[in-house]
Amino acid sequence: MSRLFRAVIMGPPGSGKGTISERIARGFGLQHLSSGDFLRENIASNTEAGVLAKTYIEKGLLVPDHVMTRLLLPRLEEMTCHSWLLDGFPRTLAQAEALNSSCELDLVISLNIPLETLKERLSHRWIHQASGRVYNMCFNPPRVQGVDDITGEPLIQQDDDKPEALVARLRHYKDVAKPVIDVYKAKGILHTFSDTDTDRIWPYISSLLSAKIPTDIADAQRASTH
Ligand SMILES: Nc1ncnc2c1ncn2[C@@H]1O[C@H](COP(=O)(O)OP(=O)(O)OP(=O)(O)O)[C@@H](O)[C@H]1O
Ligand SMILES: Nc1nc2c(ncn2[C@H]2C[C@H](O)[C@@H](COP(=O)(O)OP(=O)(O)O)O2)c(=O)[nH]1
Repeated sequence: MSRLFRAVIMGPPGSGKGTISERIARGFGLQHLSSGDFLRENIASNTEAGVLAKTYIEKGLLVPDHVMTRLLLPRLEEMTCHSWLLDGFPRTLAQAEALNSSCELDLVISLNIPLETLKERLSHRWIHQASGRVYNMCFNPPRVQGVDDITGEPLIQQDDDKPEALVARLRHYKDVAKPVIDVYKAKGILHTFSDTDTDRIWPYISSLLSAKIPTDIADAQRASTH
């Protein structure tokens, strides 16, 4: 069995994690696991962890580390035969330490995007809540405004995507993400990208992954996901 590839993508709300994760999953066959989507699935299926997580998310708080790791690490154990890309986890040092004790990461991508760009992007972000599909009226609009391309169900804008909520979320993100970034910088696996345009960042990320992911793994993953 060829060695598997383990990566994490980090960045503040609106930085393009979801957008870039989709492109990485499509182009390199890595399984994309978004902590936010995984929580929404647990909330939708009313699991014990989902019910508990909902009480925090509804207040705009992070889900406590022990709940998050207890939920996510078993999910990663189910993916031992896949190369994967984690999006939205780890967010805190405790989560990073829990992850590092259960597996060795190959690469961490950190997106460093200006506040004004984040504000602009999130003011145009529309989401199909049930699937987590993300649209942007300026970047990737739905075929019909306000309606999900696949289900035809209405799209919503998240309250905490509003500019007044973003500054607080950004400050909180920076506070909790900094020690995590420092850990991965010290491990020599952190790659930071700064730009206002995802399409300008993408070629650099794509060539980094092409260099880092051995071709036998990429080919095997693409074959297994088609
Ligand atoms: N690793 C995590 N640790 C704790 N809470 C989390 C984690 N990942 C997600 N959550 C909770 O789930 C919510 C939704 O997560 P999701 O990633 O979808 O959106 P977000 O982080 O709020 O914003 P964005 O996706 O724009 O970065 C978060 O606001 C947070 O409350
Ligand atoms: N205008 C513009 N919008 C972009 C760009 N990259 C991503 N977006 C959109 C897609 C989303 O609606 C929003 C945030 O992107 P996202 O992928 O949801 O970010 P994240 O919250 O997962 O980190 O901005 C980009 O380069 N330009």
